[in-house]
Amino acid sequence: MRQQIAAANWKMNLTYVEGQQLLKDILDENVETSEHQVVIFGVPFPYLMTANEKVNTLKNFYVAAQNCSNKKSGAYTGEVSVDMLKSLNIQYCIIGHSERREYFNETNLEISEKLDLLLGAGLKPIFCCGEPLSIREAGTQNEYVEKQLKESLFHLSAEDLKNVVIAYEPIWAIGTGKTATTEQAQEIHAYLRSVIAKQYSQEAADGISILYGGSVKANNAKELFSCPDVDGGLVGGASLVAVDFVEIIKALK
Ligand SMILES: O=C[C@H](O)COP(=O)(O)O
Repeated sequence: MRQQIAAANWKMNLTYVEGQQLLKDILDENVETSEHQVVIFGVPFPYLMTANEKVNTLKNFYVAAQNCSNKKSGAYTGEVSVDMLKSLNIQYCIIGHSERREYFNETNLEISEKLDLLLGAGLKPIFCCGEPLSIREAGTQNEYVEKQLKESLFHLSAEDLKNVVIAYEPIWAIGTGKTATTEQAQEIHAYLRSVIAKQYSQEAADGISILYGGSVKANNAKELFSCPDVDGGLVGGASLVAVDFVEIIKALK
């Protein structure tokens, strides 16, 4: 079975003390994970090291950065490089989140550069894609996300692709309380998998984890994750509440 993943994205929330407390509250629950289940905490840069110290002794628990630079190193004030993340022993990094695409004008090309740097350094990218409401209303969401995949992902070798996690996040469902229906989620996840099968192979498509993101909550996670092509979630708001995120972890297949 491919990996089933509950990934928290704290975004720009919580002070250091609050973040520590949240992590402690979640870890204190001692949630059991099976071999194919993974839990990831996407925390702000300043919290990476201590969060990693807390989880790196636990089986199947990891920490992710929420972004990285598309430059290797140098005079890029305020940026954080992949090598810096690697030096902290961080294993995952979220890239191409719609908030970064929208507010920081990240392009598919820049995202592909980040992808290459991450994979080159042995980190696993959580690659986000997803359409805005206007595209969903026009019914062209499949073509829209396929283009995002083509322009950022499809230069990778099949071997490198094995280390990528995809997160499909319809922008209209992020932070809005409006979740894609299970039918909508399953349909587009299956489509993404078919596009990967066509570009690579059925084996590659069957092996890649595709997470759903967009108002995943404790009360809808089980239903969403039960879709055959939904391999867990990338969770924003509900990952900031310990009891809710614990329920979401328990909802993994
Ligand atoms: O990265 C997480 C997504 O943007 C979803 O956020 P949300 O669960 O608050 O809708």
